[in-house]
Amino acid sequence: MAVVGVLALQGSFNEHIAALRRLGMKGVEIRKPEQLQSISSLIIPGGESTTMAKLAEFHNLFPALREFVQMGKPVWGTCAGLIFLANKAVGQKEGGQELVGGLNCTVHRNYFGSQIQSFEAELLVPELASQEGGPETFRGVFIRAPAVLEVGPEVEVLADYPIPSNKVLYSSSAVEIQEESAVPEKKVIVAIKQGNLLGTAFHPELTADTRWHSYFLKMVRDVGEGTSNTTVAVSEAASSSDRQTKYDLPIFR
Ligand SMILES: NC(=O)CC[C@H](N)C(=O)O
Repeated sequence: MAVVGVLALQGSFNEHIAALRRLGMKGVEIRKPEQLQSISSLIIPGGESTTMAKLAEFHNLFPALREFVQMGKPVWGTCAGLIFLANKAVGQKEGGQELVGGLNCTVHRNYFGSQIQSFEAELLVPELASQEGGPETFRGVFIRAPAVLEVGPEVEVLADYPIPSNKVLYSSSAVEIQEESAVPEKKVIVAIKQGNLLGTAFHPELTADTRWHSYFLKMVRDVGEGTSNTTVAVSEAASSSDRQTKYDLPIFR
């Protein structure tokens, strides 16, 4: 059975493994560089990117992660994982943090503010819905979330989020954003794809909707390496039946 690696240093790796299980796929916890050799795709979960980067550095994972990305293997970063995959991050803690890079974009690490400014929102996801079926919207769970400020021409924008002009985003740390938030209905990018790389600023593993996971599994199948097509096909069948039976609770505002 094909397996998907999930970086398991910190953060919501268990939730990703559970989401993969709902699709009939096995997620394996990755903590050491040599373990990357036995997998053909990787999810980098959300959590706290500075802490995760320190742990990755301690385990000497950065060179192996960069090689993994450069080899064209599918990698999906959610939230802190998106920050890991960005070529550039702003709003970092003093001294910055090491990044894996690969996604030609700039992310703001805490674009939406602090932990208490976490929120949920229905996002328009036309590309996801056209590939995976289901509703045109996806419930985005944003936990002290980053956002993508700029993308290169090769980056496909899969979802953005309109920021109402009256919404005060947050305090001190990001002066450039406060200036921009004066513009009515500014949109910020919250999901992107660039070749083998996928990045979401929110947490799909915390919802019952498995479409982002099955979208990623299709990317894995398209690359083909070490992945059995049959396994993924079976998983897709599992995912559509799942979709009919599992519902998220309504969004609390
Ligand atoms: N939920 C998350 O992964 C939050 C990421 C957080 N903003 C960071 O800097 O790591």
